[in-house]
Amino acid sequence: MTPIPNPFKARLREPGAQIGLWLALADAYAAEVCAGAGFDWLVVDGEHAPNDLRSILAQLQALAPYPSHPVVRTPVGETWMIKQLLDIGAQTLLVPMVETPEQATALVAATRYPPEGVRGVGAAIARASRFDRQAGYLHAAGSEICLLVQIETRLGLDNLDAIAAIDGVDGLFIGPADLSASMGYLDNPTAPEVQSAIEDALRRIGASGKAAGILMGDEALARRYIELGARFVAVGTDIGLLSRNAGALAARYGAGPEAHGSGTADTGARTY
Ligand SMILES: O=C(O)C(=O)C[C@H](O)[C@@H](O)CO
Repeated sequence: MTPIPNPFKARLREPGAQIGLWLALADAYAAEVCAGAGFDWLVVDGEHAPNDLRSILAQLQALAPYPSHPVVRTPVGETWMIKQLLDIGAQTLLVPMVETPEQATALVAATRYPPEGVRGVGAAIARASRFDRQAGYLHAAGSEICLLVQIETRLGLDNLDAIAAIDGVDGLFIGPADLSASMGYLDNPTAPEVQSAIEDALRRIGASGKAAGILMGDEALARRYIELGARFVAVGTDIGLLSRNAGALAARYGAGPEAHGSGTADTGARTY
């Protein structure tokens, strides 16, 4: 029985890339605007955006009528956070800073009810089960949960093959910003050494049979990763779109942060 199907998880097993957008504005109204744009998936970012459980819930509710699938990024990979996010109806989780197979195994356990895992049983009062109106939820929920783990440190890269081999890990996502920092190239994710590590990681993930994902706002690089077999690729962020477009409009009229002495445009290598 499939209580509430997860189309994103199903599509990860099919050929082709799913194209996503990062939501960091932490706002349901803005999330709904982005949902209307037609991306395959949208990340509700609980790690670096000013979200809490209620703001994430509001965004899940705003996105519900749209085909764009919500992927919720946890602040860290804690069992109790995962329980709360699953109960409010997140089906696809992205967990940052996963470095060992032991950590990945514990994350899988957090997403499954006993005896397979350790997820607490509260579905009777949860949105996930449509407030107990979804027959069979407890027995079938696990198979529709999609667990994506972020590989973004040297240690994570070293353990990539072992992490990919864990049952219940559906996808491995490369974080270029953190990976470049971990490799000694802070703010330089386009450094050749970092790019070569990313390409190698994408190939290894593909060979493992799991789905590879990444965030990359540089279009040429994003297309290169898709060519290499990346299956879920976020190609920008809501903040980046708003900030760049607002800046460009202001600049066309001679305005902008420099004119007011309130900052300068960042000219660093941008990957989002
Ligand atoms: O390391 C990365 O890259 C990511 O994990 C994504 C970033 O956190 C994203 O928010 C842009 O900085």
